[in-house]
Amino acid sequence: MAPRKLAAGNWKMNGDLAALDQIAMIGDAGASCDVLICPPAPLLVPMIAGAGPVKIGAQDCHAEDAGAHTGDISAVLLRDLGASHVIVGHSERRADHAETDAMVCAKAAAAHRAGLVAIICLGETEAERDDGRTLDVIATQLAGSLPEGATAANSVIAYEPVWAIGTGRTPSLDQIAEVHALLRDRLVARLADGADVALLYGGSVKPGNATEIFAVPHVDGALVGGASLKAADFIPIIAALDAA
Ligand SMILES: O=C(CO)COP(=O)(O)O
Repeated sequence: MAPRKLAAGNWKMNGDLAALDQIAMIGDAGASCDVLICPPAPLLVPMIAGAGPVKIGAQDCHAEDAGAHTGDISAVLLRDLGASHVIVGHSERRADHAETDAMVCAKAAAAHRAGLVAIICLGETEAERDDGRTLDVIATQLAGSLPEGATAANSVIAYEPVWAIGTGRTPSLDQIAEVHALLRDRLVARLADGADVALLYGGSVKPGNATEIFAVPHVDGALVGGASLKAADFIPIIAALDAA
């Protein structure tokens, strides 16, 4: 087996009911790789209803299956609604909500219990890269964020350098290759099927740079923010992944 290719869109706190037609256009494009959109939570139900071949996922879940947690959403409910994936540990949640590796690990475990694929996000800050600590930071985040019981079927790892998100800046292809090789090594060492875990790159992926990024060894897809909001931008990225 090889990792399944995945083109994933993270809409963050963007999109509305009118954006449902973007999903239909993305579905109509007829990709052979897996295509996933993660809209804001209130859009999950109408999007799942109209998703066609596009998979729909959430941007976060709680670590517990149910309980007194006002405003939070359980992985169990997400699965019940028809979501297939949930992003955990995005750097915006690590920063805005002080999420630690241990919290991200607990959320990923909740996703697995519920039958969701957890997309576990990792990434260094610009200061960490400037200090030469990128590989240490990524290895530590992976070790702390990947729960027991993770497999290639229930887990995807997304490498998203914090300084590349929404900035139009991307690492060099060698820098992406170095981190993805480290992730692959660590996953193979830890999981029986670590060679088959899909590894996504995220951070300013656009139609213009997707082809070269997808040619990097151990890049099995992308987690796309801004360029996933419009089908006209996301469809060429999906096509680049199909062609890789
Ligand atoms: O954070 C991201 C996806 O989760 C990347 O966002 P951009 O593609 O907008 O840089």
